[in-house]
Amino acid sequence: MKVLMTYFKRYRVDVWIALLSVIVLVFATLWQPRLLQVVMNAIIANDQQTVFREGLMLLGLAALGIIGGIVNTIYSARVALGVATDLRADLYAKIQSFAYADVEKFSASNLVVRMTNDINQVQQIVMAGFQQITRIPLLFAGALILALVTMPEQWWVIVLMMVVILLASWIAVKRMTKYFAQTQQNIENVNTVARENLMGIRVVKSFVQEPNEIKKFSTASDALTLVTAKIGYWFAILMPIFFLAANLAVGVAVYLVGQNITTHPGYLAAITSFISYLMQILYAVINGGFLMTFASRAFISLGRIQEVLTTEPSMTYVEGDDAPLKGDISFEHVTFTYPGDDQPTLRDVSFTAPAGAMLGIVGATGSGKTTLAQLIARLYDPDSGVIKVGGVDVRQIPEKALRATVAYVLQRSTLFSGTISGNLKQVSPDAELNHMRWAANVAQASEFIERLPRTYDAPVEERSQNFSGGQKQRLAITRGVIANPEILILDDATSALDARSEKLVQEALDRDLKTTTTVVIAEKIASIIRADQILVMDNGQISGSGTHRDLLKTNRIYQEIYATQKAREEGLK
Ligand SMILES: Nc1ncnc2c1ncn2[C@@H]1O[C@H](COP(=O)(O)OP(=O)(O)OP(=O)(O)O)[C@@H](O)[C@H]1O
Repeated sequence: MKVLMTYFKRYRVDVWIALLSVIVLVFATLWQPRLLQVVMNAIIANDQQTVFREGLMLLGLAALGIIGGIVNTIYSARVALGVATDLRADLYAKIQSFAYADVEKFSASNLVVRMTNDINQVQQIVMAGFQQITRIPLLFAGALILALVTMPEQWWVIVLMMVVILLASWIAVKRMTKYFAQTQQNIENVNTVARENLMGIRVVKSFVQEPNEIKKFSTASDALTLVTAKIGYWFAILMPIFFLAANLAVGVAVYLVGQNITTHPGYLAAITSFISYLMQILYAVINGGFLMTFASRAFISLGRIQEVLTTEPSMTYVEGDDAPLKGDISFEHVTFTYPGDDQPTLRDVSFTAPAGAMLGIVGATGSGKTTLAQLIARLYDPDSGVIKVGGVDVRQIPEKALRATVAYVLQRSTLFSGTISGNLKQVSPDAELNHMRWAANVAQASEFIERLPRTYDAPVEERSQNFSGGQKQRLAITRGVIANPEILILDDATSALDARSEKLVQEALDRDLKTTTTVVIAEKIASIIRADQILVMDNGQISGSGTHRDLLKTNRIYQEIYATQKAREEGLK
């Protein structure tokens, strides 16, 4: 709740108007039965003048109520929308400040649910809160007092109705709070399954996994349906109980009044307004109950939002000069364990690569090649040891300087929806067409880009699905080289390119990015055969390093990889 207060302060005027308009609305609502009673008494006494005068006042009061209601709704909505927008923006900014490991810890789909569904819950409760939070107690207290003033001898009818209603509410709210928490979790599960399925739709289709996927989705969806239905059952039971209690109270009151109507004719008008007040008490209690259950659900959401807002990024950067550093890399006894793992993925890794060199990394799948590259880009920090870029410990390099120094191209890089030039300008905002052409030439992408109807302004659809695997990789390499980085990491980034294109990319890199250190991670030895230095990774350690010739003589693992690949190639001939 405290977290919301800081947001409410930004909408102080709207908050006050929303709260004050409720008072007008409640006054109009409470006074109407009273006036009605006067009008009815005047009708019984055949006093036309009073009927007309009080009838007009009744109309005026109704109009006042309507205006109060409209103003309240508008200003409550303004506060709710404003708070939700600000919360969403702060949440998004916080997530942007997270280290890669923090995003992995929460999981992307979990963060999406917090930014959408949880924020929605908070928006709705703020809206309902400003409409009801002052209205319910005022209406309840006002209606109770006026009911007692109208027919004091019927006090016990009100108490009886309240006891039944509160007892039923207490039992229901206790159950429903548990189900609300489960609902959030189940929504997240449905999102995760749907997201995984849709992101990997090609795999699903090619392995004919649709029936399995449908089953997985149905299980998650059924679980969500079940808890939602349970909440629905409780509401379904609760409402008739409330109305039954109210109608019984009305019935008893009418019966008792009926006994004495001949001796007290004024009771006829009084019972009408007494019933109205009973209904207003019921309305206040029902809405109060709704607000409470709704609030318990929204507070769970608020807690989840607050958890993100109060999480400090696990990695911070020093402030300082944004200028890029030189491209030499050194690892000194680096050991690294992924968060949550108990065994290190990299163990005592040491090597140096001078600026402008080509460093190749090979090794079996899972040997730690990508992990090593991620540490150069400081996506994670090591448990022990030091990683230096341009002779400086990466932990002492300001974020912008590090990003300007190191460009990281993945095998499956994400291109953002928009245009090709938009993607390139994200890295190099001032890039002119000529510069884009240069980068695309290096990446062997210019040929296909120039053939597109809108060339560099060609659209990139969501998940870049309008490009082939090879085209995506070329675009990702173009984006990697456009800012002329001092270190370019190609993590299996040419796997979808044919051998000739891959060779042309490497020649262009040699020619056009002479001072850039290129780190090439590859399955195929052919991709790194020309490297100045090759690291052979084995189970998180460097088993050997040197040129292709050196390693062929000295490193058993390298010899095996080479022999296997050569045999495969010869088998293909
Ligand atoms: N985010 C992560 N959290 C926990 N463990 C991870 C994570 N990423 C990778 N690993 C584990 O670390 C080990 C090394 O993975 P890494 O991706 O560095 O290997 P690799 O040599 O690049 O493999 P490949 O050639 O298949 O891409 C693997 O056992 C992998 O399961």
